[in-house]
Amino acid sequence: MIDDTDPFAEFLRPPSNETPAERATRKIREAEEKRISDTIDEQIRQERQVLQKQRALVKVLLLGQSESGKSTTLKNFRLEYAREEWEAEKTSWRAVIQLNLVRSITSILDALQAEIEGEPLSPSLDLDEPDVPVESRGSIDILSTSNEVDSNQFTPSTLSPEEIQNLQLFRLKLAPLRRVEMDLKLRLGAATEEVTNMDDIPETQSDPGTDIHSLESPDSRHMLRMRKTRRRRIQGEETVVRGLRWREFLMYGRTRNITGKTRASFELLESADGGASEIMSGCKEDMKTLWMSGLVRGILKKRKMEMENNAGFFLNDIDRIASLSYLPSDDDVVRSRLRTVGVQEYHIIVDTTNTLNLNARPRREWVLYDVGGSRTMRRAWIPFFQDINAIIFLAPISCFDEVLLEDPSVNRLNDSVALWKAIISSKLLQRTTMVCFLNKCDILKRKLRSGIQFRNFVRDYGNQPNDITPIVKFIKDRFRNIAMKYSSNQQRTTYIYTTSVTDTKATAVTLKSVRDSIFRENLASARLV
Ligand SMILES: Nc1nc2c(ncn2[C@@H]2O[C@H](COP(=O)(O)OP(=O)(O)OP(=O)(O)O)[C@@H](O)[C@H]2O)c(=O)[nH]1
Ligand SMILES: [Mg+2]
Repeated sequence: MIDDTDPFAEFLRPPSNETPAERATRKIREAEEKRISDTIDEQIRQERQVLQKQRALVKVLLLGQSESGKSTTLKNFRLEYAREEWEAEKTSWRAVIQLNLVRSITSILDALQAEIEGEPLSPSLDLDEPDVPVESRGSIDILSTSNEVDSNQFTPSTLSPEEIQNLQLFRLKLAPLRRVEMDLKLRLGAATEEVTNMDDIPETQSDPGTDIHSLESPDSRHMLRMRKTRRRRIQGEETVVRGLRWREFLMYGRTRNITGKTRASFELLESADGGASEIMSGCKEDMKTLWMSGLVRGILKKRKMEMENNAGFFLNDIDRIASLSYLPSDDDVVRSRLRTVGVQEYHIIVDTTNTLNLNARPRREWVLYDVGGSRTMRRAWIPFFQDINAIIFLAPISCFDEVLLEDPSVNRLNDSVALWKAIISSKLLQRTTMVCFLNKCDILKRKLRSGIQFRNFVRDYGNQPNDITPIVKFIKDRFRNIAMKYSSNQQRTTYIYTTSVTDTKATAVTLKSVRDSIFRENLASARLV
């Protein structure tokens, strides 16, 4: 029906002398036009829905140097908010935990061999160490980066022939674990190898390190794309295969549904692990004897190998982990170590019922991005800066006496401070909610208790007491001052927490507070409150 009052009606009116054939053609044309118009309407509706959904998504990026605890924080989120998926994947972590344990054993065996052969000790960074020549002690206060030390400290072996024989016996009895280590590494792929300075040689002089600003200019972004393409061409296949292997491995747990302690489950596990469990079970008593040996402990102490502070420490759980029927607990999975390669994306539904004074949308979808933290991997962070709602930055504050694996000339605490400064002052992130976890407080406590002097590594600390409270306050003030000084958006709130993210109970409380802060800020910026 054409409306005569409509000024456009005249144009739409069919000609008065329209033949039946013309009428039929017109009807077909009009039907086609309507179909196209409806399709466009539907597309617009769908795009609007996607946009609305994206707006409803809360995107959180986990950042920090390698081994800072990003993946461990992510595990805490999943444990709390994605329980079903967590349970389905739990068994698949068995091989990772077995590998963590076996690597601790083989690194002890390597230390024993080094001791027998009188190899040099690892370089010390302690300014009070009598065996570090004064002229080689670099400045390692919290805002400088140089900390070169002399590594040529030879230590002639003082072991008796009988002690050497005992140590050799350990090496012989535990030799089969070398094969287990190799097999598990092959099965799990690249993530099982820590990055060293050999893997992390900059491709050009403009390697980013902590200099995130240099990556934000259009020129360097272009360079970055070129370099990425070139690298993909060289390494592409290998990287994809390595990535897939770990994912497939996780899928194994899901698809076969190995959750119960049934005989069938164990048979499946055994056939899947290529005999690793059997060999480990056969070596169980010798592993325990090695770890309990006073002679071995003495050598580890002399060589400054604090096994308890290492990633993936399971030496106190040999009985459980080296048994044929071993199934990982929540705690084991959280404490296990597997380096993140590339970027991993996880979706969780965060329940905010009763947490905020809101009636609408009690459950929101969060996307968490977990990235690799070693130096060359930091390039992959930048594309995520554009539309991220919050960053959780992990700074392991126990690392004041350690150097980066990928660059031994850089103190780890200095690296974290420099990274925090770069992130805080990034123009792309001025509207992003910043959360900082000063992490690994439990290890910091242990180190201070063992007598390690904070002031010997962080000169600015002066003569204040070597106690956890003033040291944490000192570091917290540094991070807070940087946030205040380098945020060009003075409205932005920065949340700083002290954490030990392997403590899942305490972390659950922290995550609730983080959730509320991010949620509230996100709503405020979307003008919903
Ligand atoms: N004792 C203790 N260990 C921690 C803490 N946080 C993390 N870890 C351990 O440190 C190791 C490294 O943690 P990850 O979460 O894998 O580190 P990451 O930042 O993801 O490292 P990349 O993936 O290499 O970037 C793991 O074995 C964790 O269990 C902590 O607060 N206390
Ligand atoms: Mg990780």
